Amino acid sequence: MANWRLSAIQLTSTPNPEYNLAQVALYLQQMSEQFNQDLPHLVALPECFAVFGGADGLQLQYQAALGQGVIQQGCAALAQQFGLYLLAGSLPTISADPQRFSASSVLFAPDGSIVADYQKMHLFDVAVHDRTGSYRESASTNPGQKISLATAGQLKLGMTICYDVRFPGLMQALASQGMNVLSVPSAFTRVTGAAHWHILLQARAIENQCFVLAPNQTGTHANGRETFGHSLIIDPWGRVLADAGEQPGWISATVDLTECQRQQASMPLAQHNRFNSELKP
Ligand SMILES: O=C(O)CNC(=O)[C@H](CS)NC(=O)CCC(=O)C(=O)O
Repeated sequence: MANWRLSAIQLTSTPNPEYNLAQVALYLQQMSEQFNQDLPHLVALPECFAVFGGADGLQLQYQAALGQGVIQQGCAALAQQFGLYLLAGSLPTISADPQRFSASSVLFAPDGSIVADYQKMHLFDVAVHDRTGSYRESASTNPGQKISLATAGQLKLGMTICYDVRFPGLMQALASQGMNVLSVPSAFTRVTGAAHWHILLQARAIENQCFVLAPNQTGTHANGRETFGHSLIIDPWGRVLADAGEQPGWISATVDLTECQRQQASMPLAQHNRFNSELKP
């Protein structure tokens, strides 16, 4: 089946996983009432959807091995209950460093099993002109070391997280393995989002000739942090199929994944590219 429904849930996540998971369940219920289940459905959640805006160290308290813990068990149960693929944008998993967790994006299948996982590679150690001012993600997060392309039927999902979107070499590596949907679950700041969010995501869709599914956090969180919203679904021509605006909620689009091959056939960027890692003759 080349037709899929892609959806993104936009949240103002709190430090309380039970509350956040209940919001996700509410939106999944709304979707299930709106759509008949004739298409395979991928629903993506933002970065840090289950625990966000709390005290330093809170995420570390919720870290669990892959497939374990209340957050992942909650996601598996929701995927099963609603019969869909659920991309848990990021959640804390145990890393080799006991002081730091991995920011893992985990894809759950409709039977609740895990299809694939990815650990965020590029960490947001950045000064931003906002209330928070200085972000040091590497203090709490141990960076991942490998790329991850998830396969489910015709779907080939390139898994990335938030700040990764600024490093197009990662997406090019995923595209060379056949990616047709790029996921960028995010907690993009309000300031950097207003300046760069749409442009970066549309560029990644256009240059890799794939769909982009980018759920974002939105609003003001418990610690005063402000996120940008505007979760997006973009097609391989760079057209915005859906934009969630600023309120919490969800967006959906029905897509034909073979659209990627059509774009690639008419404009063969991958063959024309002379800069993979070094200049080709
Ligand atoms: O630290 C946490 O609690 C969860 N992680 C995040 O919110 C991450 C790192 S601070 N946010 C980003 O990567 C924003 C990137 C961004 O906004 C940009 O690239 O402009």
